[in-house]
Amino acid sequence: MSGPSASPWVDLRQVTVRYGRVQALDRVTLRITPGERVALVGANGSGKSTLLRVLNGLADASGGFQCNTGMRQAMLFQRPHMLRTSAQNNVALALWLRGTRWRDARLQALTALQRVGLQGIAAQNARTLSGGQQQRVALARAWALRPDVLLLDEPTASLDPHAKREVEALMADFAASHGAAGPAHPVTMVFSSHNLGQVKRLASRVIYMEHGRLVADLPVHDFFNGPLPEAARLFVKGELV
Ligand SMILES: Nc1ncnc2c1ncn2[C@@H]1O[C@H](COP(=O)(O)OP(=O)(O)OP(=O)(O)O)[C@@H](O)[C@H]1O
Repeated sequence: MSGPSASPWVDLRQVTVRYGRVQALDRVTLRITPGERVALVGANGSGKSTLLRVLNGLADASGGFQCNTGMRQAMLFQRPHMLRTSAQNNVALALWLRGTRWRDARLQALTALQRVGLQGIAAQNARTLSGGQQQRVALARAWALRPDVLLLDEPTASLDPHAKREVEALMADFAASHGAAGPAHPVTMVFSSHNLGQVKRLASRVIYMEHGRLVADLPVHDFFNGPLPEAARLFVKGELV
C-alpha cells in the first residue's frame, strides 16, 4: 500500500458539476493515491456516479483537476454493455480497439475469461448470459486491458446474492493485483456501493456523500467504528438495519 506521501493518481480541487439547475457535485476536493481502495457511499442522487464519471473523464466539471495520465483506467457500470457477439469477442474487441492484433486479442481474451472462471462459455453470445456472468465478462474485459485504476459504479447492485459474492471476490482479486506498470504498482480501485458489508470487506477508505459534497472521508476502520458526522451516522444506521 502506498503511503500518504506517494504522488497522487488524481487530485481534485473544488470540483463542481452542474446538470442544468442540479448541482451534482459541489466543490469537491479529493486526492487519491495509487493502491487505495475507495468506496463511495451515500443516498440516491448524492453524486457518487457523477464523481466516478469525473474521475473517468466523462463529466464536464469546473475546478482543478490533475490526473496522472500515465495510469490506465477502466470503468464498470451496474449493467455492463455487451455487444451482440461471443463473450470472447466482447473482450477481444476492447483489446483490438487499443491496437492489439485480432488474433492476439482473441487469445488474450480467452486468458482473461479464464481468470474470471468463464472460459467454458467463451463462445456464447454475451447478451444471453446472466447478469452475474455479464458482469464477470465486463471484469475480464477490464482485466485484459491491464488498468492501473479500476472504477466501478454499483457493480453488484442488480445481482443475486450468489452472483454478488462471485463478482465481489473478483473485485478483491483485482484490487490485490497490479497494473501494467508492474508489481510495485497495485491497482487503485474506486467503487460506489449501497452494500455496507461489501464496503467493509473491500475498501481501505470510505467517502460518504450528500448533495454532491464529501461529508466524511475516513479510513474504513474509522468510518465503521469512530464518530461520524450526524448525517453519515444516520445513513450507516439506516443501511445496516
Ligand atoms: N445526465 C444528467 N442530467 C441531469 N441530472 C443528472 C444527470 N446525471 C445525474 N444527475 C443528477 O445529479 C445528481 C447526482 O446524481 P448521481 O447519479 O451522481 O447520484 P448517485 O449518488 O450516483 O445516485 P444513485 O445512488 O441513485 O446511483 C442527482 O440529482 C441526479 O438526478
